[in-house]
Amino acid sequence: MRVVNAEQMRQIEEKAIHDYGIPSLLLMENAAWAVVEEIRRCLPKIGKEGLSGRKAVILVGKGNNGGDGLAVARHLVFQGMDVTVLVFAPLEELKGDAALNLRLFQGTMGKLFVIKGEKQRRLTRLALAQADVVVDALFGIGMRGALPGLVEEYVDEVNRTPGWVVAIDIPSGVEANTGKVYRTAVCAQTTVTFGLPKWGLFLGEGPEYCGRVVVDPISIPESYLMDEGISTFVLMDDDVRGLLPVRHLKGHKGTHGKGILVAGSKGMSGAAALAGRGALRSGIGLLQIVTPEGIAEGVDKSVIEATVWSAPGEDSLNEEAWPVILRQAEKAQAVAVGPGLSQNSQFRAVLAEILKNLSCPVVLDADALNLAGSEPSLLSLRNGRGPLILTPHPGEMARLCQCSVETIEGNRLDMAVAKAVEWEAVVVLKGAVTIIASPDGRAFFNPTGNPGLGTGGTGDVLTGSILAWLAQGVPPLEAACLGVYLHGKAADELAAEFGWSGFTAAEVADQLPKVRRTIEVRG
Ligand SMILES: NC(=O)C1=CN([C@@H]2O[C@H](COP(=O)(O)OP(=O)(O)OC[C@H]3O[C@@H](n4cnc5c(N)ncnc54)[C@H](O)[C@@H]3O)[C@@H](O)[C@H]2O)[C@@H](O)CC1
Ligand SMILES: [K+]
Repeated sequence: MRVVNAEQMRQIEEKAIHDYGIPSLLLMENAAWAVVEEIRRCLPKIGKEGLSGRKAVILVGKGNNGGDGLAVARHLVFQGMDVTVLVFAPLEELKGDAALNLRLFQGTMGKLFVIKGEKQRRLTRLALAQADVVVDALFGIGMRGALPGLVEEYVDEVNRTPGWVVAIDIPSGVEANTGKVYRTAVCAQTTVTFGLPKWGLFLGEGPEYCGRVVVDPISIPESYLMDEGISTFVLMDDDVRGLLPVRHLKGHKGTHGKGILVAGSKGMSGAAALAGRGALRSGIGLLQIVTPEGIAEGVDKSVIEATVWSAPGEDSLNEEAWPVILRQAEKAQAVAVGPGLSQNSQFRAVLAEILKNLSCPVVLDADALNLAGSEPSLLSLRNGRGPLILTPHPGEMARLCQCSVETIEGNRLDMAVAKAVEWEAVVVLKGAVTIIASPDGRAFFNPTGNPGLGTGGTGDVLTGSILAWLAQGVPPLEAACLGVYLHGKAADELAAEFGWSGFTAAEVADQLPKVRRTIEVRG
């Protein structure tokens, strides 16, 4: 599914209204109805069936987001709810569809307060404390900067209420284009967003505030939502299913792809083992691990399904490892370099040879990225030689870009896309929402995964998994998307059982076939 910034959403909305002729009021009504449906679905989660007799507080701003909220409020009154609307602007400032929805609400039995200061705040505090549902219709995609002071104080109270918080379009206080939160924002359990999801739901602090995201097309024509000019996407089961390689009845290990993993050093043989496990659990036909002679026996024993080639270097690979890698890589469909290699500068020459000479897709991770980070011009050796996939976390990306981690984190989407184009590489910028950027300028947000992945070895598993998809013939961008999505989904499967901590990288690898199967079967 495509993901848009505020300007792109406005253009689509304009087209729907002016080119297609859908009245804006109809869009607002559909938006409101989508929110009401979501509230109906949410209530059982707090042990309440049905809307009748329940209490709702709707926080309303002066823009169209507030108009949506007023239409929701009207519907909730009609459904028998006890509704209190709090408007954070003089009523005369509401215009157009929002003003019409204000009038319609004023014709119902619902209560309405205009919040001007402390007096109204005291009067309405009880309603907020007793609300089963709080609807945030303060600001939508029109908000820039920090919330006004009075709203801020209220938002802090909303974030303490026991009620279920539903944000309309985007939680108020989260900037639609950046996900930036200046001081505070509404922390929603659910966000119902209209047309297409907004960048801010995946960037900055947005993911921490939006809860579950529900997307409703509100009757905007499908063809407008599929606009070819939009180059940002969020991965979903349906997209990923189509990327899975088909297995033929007569397939064998030779047809399921051969991949070379260059990994491991003394004290970090586990990285080679975990990347190997990630590759095997992703269905690779033949895995060959090239690792230093000092640890080769140990790696051999821990990944019994792989062939292990011991290459020169006692504790870590040195420049003489290149002929061993070249010999194996000539018959392989993909090569991954980096997990646990250590930052031995002697390996720099090998990395340069790999980048210059191998025409199959090459994945660089961990210590290979650190080496490249100390000499970013290394990456240009790859230009035109063959596909390149980089899997940096923000620290590695900062070293590669010679800037601070804060610069990377504050500009994740822009940096990932710019560097993918510059390096002619698929860039997998890891994080709570990993971004996969393509050299053609497209970018994909990954919605799967959870903080449980923040444990040693999970990155190695991901590298192994991407290697396996490449070896099975999946093109570079798609292999990266498939690897990242399934890796996160495997962690989500484990989180359903264990919560957000305590599962291991090896367990993530072991869940991979199951999540792949779930996606296949649902198709
Ligand atoms: N995308 C669509 O197709 C549709 C969008 N609709 C709704 O319309 C919303 C956008 O409406 P608007 O453009 O009116 O924008 P908002 O409702 O987000 O409000 C913008 C208003 O807030 C002010 N403002 C911005 N930042 C501020 C700040 N930091 N402090 C104080 N005031 C600030 C602006 O000057 C403007 O008056 C969407 O988010 C959505 O909820 C729906 O009505 C249905 C259709
Ligand atoms: K909102």
